[in-house]
Amino acid sequence: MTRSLAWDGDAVVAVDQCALPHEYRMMRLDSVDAVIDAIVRLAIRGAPAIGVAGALAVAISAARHTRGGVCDEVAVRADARRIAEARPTAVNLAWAVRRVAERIPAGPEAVLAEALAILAEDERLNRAAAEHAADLVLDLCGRRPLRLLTHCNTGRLATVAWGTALGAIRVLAEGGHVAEVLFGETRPLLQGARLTAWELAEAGIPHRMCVDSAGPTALAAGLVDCVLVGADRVCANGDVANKVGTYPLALAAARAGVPFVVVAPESTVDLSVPSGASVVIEQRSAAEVTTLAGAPIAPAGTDAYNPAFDITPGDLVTAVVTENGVQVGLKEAS
Ligand SMILES: CSC[C@@H](O)[C@@H](O)C(=O)COP(=O)(O)O
Repeated sequence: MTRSLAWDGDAVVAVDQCALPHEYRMMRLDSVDAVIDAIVRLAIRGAPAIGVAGALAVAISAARHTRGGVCDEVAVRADARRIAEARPTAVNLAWAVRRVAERIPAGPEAVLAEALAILAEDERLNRAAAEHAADLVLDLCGRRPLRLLTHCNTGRLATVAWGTALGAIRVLAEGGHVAEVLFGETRPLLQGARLTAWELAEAGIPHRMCVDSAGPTALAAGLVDCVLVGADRVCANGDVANKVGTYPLALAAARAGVPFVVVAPESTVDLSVPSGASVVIEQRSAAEVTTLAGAPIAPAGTDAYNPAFDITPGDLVTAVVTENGVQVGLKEAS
């Protein structure tokens, strides 16, 4: 399928997610600073996508800092640190940067080869996770057209291609098992309204949007058979960090007896973090909340609480599904 993120020889080429849904355009990012800026602005966003972009940015740095066959390792490691710190919550970014940084002593070609390996793996692993998740959903809910609820954007835009939770929805739709996908607009930056709506329309999957606070209401009203979401970090005890608004959906799903399934690659599972209490939650600017599409919606000077993510306790999660299948007892695996 169409790739949202690629390497063109000396630059990252990626869909500009800030421009959607009005314009589908590619960005060409040929410097470390340009990639960091794209990640911070959420022009590249979604845990797997920022991991791949971060790895390629280290490769750009290694190529730039090699003269006469000698790589300035100190300079590349300093760039790698800046890249890894661009966003704190999704472990995929730090994981991918660490993985390619291990190749720095072997030179820029080795760094690039590792980054390209991560790029190539992304579609395959997410597709495998999506297929396992689709099987699980059919086991839990029955082989019938299902009403699914998702949050944020976990599709091809958030990955290299295919997607995680939205990838599972694609698999289910291909099998004729989707009656409707309901999704929250995903305030403050509207990843649901701008990106998930665009992807579901592109894929021809029936969908309806709701305001974020209507998601729990839809669950209570019996309008949803299964919730499918992605993750930015899965902790050793099964707690899940994901886009803010995920936790209320999990609470409402538990109350309604609806399965709550998390789909993510293994690179999102961080067994070094015991529980959600230790996850750094990115706090973003008040302006994102006090404006809507750039227009002020609150009196000038209004301050805001704007966490980008929340923590869903593991006991509210029916299953975490990765490319290795349904994961249970994550803490035993450490
Ligand atoms: C496959 S994407 C999984 C998560 O990264 C996704 O659910 C999410 O929370 C993205 O947040 P974002 O702030 O848009 O990068």
